[in-house]
Amino acid sequence: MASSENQPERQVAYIALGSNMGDRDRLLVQALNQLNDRPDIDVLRISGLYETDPVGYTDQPPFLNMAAALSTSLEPVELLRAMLGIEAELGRKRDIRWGPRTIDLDLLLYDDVRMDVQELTLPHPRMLERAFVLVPLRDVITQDHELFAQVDREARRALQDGGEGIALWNTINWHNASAPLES
Ligand SMILES: Nc1ncnc2c1ncn2[C@@H]1O[C@H](COP(=O)(O)OP(=O)(O)OP(=O)(O)O)[C@@H](O)[C@H]1O
Ligand SMILES: Nc1nc2c(c(=O)[nH]1)N=C(CO)CN2
Repeated sequence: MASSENQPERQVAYIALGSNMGDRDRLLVQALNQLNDRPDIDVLRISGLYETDPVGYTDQPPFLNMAAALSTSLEPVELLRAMLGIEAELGRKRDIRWGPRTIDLDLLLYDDVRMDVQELTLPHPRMLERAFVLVPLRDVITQDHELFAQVDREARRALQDGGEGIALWNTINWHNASAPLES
């Protein structure tokens, strides 16, 4: 869709970043700079940096994790491909599932788009199970009430589907000393 000035409309997207190989904080900054250097992506806000124990495949070094809010004129799959291109440039190799990586970029949310194609599922299907995603994400969405409500709705939906999303989400909000959401 084009705006009145014929510029492509921009949407807000939220991404998670992780690194547990090499110069981790430098790699995260490089990934953010490479995103922001593109004319079709602006980095709007970034979370703090969190050092986290590995989840899933545990025999690997600790991660640095963070999250960022972007504005972009790219469609969701185009944005994912831009992210995968930056992973490749920064030396990401894919061997062990959930194994060590120089840089991992996951697309968590793209506006309120829900989609499930082979290349891309939105919202990210495992985001609500992962404190290493939700805690940094909370940093960048706390001021955004609409988005906060969107993640809350996703957590409730996950609970209905038998997941434990809302328990983790409530715990995180509790630990951050704000009122937990009603279940
Ligand atoms: N929301 C999404 N964000 C990022 N990749 C996605 C998403 N949905 C589907 N994918 C697909 O998943 C593929 C594998 O991604 P990746 O190697 O980063 O997985 P992983 O980080 O090892 O595990 P996880 O998907 O559990 O985070 C990507 O090539 C991409 O096509
Ligand atoms: N702590 C932590 N653990 C992980 C991470 C990550 O970014 N942080 N990424 C994984 C693959 O998506 C698997 N395990």
